[in-house]
Amino acid sequence: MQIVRHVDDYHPFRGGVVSIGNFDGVHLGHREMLRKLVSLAKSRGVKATAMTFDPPPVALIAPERVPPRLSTVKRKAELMESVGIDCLLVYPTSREFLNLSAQDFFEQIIRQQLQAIGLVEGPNFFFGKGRQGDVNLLAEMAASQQMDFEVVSAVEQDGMVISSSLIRQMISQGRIEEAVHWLGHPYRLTGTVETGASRGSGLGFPTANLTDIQTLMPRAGVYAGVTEIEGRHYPAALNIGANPTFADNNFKLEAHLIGFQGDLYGQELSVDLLSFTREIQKFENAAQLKSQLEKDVSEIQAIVSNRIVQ
Ligand SMILES: Cc1cc2nc3c(=O)[nH]c(=O)nc-3n(C[C@H](O)[C@H](O)[C@H](O)COP(=O)(O)O)c2cc1C
Ligand SMILES: Nc1ncnc2c1ncn2[C@@H]1O[C@H](COP(=O)(O)OP(=O)(O)O)[C@@H](O)[C@H]1O
Repeated sequence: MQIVRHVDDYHPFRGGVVSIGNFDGVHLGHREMLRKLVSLAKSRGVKATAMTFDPPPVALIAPERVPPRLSTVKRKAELMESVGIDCLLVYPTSREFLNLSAQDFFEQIIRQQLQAIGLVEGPNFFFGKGRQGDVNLLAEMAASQQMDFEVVSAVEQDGMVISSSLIRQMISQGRIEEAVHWLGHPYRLTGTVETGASRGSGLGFPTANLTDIQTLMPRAGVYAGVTEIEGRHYPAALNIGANPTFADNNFKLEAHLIGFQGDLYGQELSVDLLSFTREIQKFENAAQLKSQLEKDVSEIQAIVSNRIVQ
């Protein structure tokens, strides 16, 4: 799998099959479409490309409406690689690009730049200025060039169409188990470990504080998660939000890694969220918080080991 950020570097993948979209979260619906793309590529003996945009078009059209992302480009690429995609083309969005008519988008981008021989899209794919082109128009354009074209029907779960925006809502509300069910994989948060107030070790529960997280944060609460360090998995007891017991109102993500010992300062760390376990509370004193943390840790350990057994 290769991440390509400039069309000039795309030539090894030209003449392949392509699917275009934001693919935020690479959820079960996206993955179904990408699997179809991979099987079309295999049957034609060509490469499979997922084309996405950075920044997302909405960032230029209506910046106030840009939702926080579910996935970084790196995470998208990892998830796409697992279904067999060869190239993630991250197209640099510009005003000029967004002003292309549907006809020019097809001619200039799909035919000339990508030289695609086949396309796979979902039913609500739109292209060209003002979303003027839809899958019916694309089907006609593709047929006129003898290109393969498949529209994959929207994937449903629990009677609803799986969508990135619904998954964002679930995460914002702390409904992590539902989000994980819809994503088809854990919800991952990645950041850099920074120095905190140095209270954690004193309590007997050191916590790695993550800064510079680029994706959507869930609502405040205590969560169960899991993290991987040098090939070993550790259950993670997470506090996402403030520390009211210490009158510290900063919203932050802290992870106590159960069974880990070592220095993580300055390192990049990812945590996979599994479930919400309780609300953050203001305790009378540090001793009461500490006894609650002991309960949290055994509960979270059990949640994580159940997941691993499944
Ligand atoms: C699993 C877990 C649950 C926590 N729950 C609470 C809580 O309910 N109330 C609270 O004030 N702090 C809570 N904390 C946060 C601690 O106050 C915090 O980890 C401690 O102050 C250390 O902060 P530091 O990393 O900045 O040194 C929790 C921390 C963890 C790891
Ligand atoms: N099991 C562990 N879980 C999380 N961090 C740990 C653990 N063991 C050691 N550490 C280290 O301890 C640091 C957290 O200690 P803590 O006293 O909470 O300080 P800080 O306030 O700087 O976060 C982490 O950033 C990490 O480098």
